[in-house]
Amino acid sequence: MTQDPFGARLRHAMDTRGPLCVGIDPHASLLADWGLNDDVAGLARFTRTVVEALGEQVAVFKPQSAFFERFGSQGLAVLETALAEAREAGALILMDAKRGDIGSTMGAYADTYLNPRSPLFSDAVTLSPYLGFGSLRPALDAAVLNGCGVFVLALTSNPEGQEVQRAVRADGASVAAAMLRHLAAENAGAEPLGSFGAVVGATLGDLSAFDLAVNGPLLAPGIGAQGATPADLPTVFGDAVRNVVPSVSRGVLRHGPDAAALRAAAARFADEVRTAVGTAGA
Ligand SMILES: O=c1ccn([C@@H]2O[C@H](COP(=O)(O)O)[C@@H](O)[C@H]2O)c(=O)[nH]1
Repeated sequence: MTQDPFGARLRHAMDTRGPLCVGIDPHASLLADWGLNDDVAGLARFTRTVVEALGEQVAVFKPQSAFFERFGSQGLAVLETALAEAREAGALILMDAKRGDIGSTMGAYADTYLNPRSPLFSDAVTLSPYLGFGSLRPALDAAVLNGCGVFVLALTSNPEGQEVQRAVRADGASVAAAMLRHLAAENAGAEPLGSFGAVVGATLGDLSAFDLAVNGPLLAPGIGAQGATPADLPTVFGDAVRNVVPSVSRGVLRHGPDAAALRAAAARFADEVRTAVGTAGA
C-alpha cells in the first residue's frame, strides 16, 4: 500500500503532536547513568524505555544509527525492534545515518532505509551531500516512490561544519546555499510540505544570509546538550520557523530511566517550542 508523501505525514504529525523530535542516542555514559550495562541488553532496555515512554507523545523519533551499529548485528536487531514499536505507537522515524556515497552505492542505502521490504525501513533518513547533491538521486527517487523523506546536511550544528558548508563555490554561492537551492527545487509545488528537508543546526545564530524557504522541513539539532534552546529558533530560522522540527537527544534522555520524567522533559521542551514558535513573527 502506498502511503501519503512524507511531507504531508510530517505536517500532520507536527500539527497534532507538536513538532518535537526526540533523538534516541544510547551513549555509553547514558547507559551508565541509567544503571544499565554497556551491552546489548542495556541497549535494548534503554531503547524500549524511550519508545514506550514517548512513542505516543512525540511527532518524530530520530534514532542515531551509530549507537546501535557499535554493537554489530545484535545492535541492529535492537534498532529493528525499536522501529516496529515506534511505528506501532504512531511516531514517525527519522533514521540519523548521515549516509553519503557515489550514486550506485547510494542505491543500496536507499534500499536499506527507504524500501518497505527492509528491516530498517524508516519514514526518512539523513544523508550527506558532500559527494555532490546529484549522488543522492537514488535515495530521492526511492523516497518519492515509497512516501518517505530525506534530510540533507546543509548547515550542521557543529562549528567544524562551517569550513565545508560555508565554502564559496565558483558561482559565488556557498555550498550550504547551493544545497538549500537543490532542496527547494525538489520540493517545488509540494503541499502542504515537501518531503525533502535540510539539517540546519539550532546552534548557529542568525541565518538570514541563507534562504531557508525550501518548502520542506528543517531539522534543527543542537537543542539541549549542545547549548541551543527553543527560544533561539525564531532568531535562527526567521520566517521558516513554522517548518522547523526541533530535535533534542541528551536533553531529554538524561532524565531517564523514569518514564514519567522522560515524558515531563519532552513536554517541557515541547512547551518551550510552542511558546517560542507560536509568537514568532506575531
Ligand atoms: O548537525 C547535526 C546533525 C545531526 N546531529 C545529531 O543530532 C543528535 C544531537 O544530540 P544531542 O544529544 O541533542 O546533542 C546526535 O545524534 C547528532 O549526531 C547533530 O547534533 N547535529
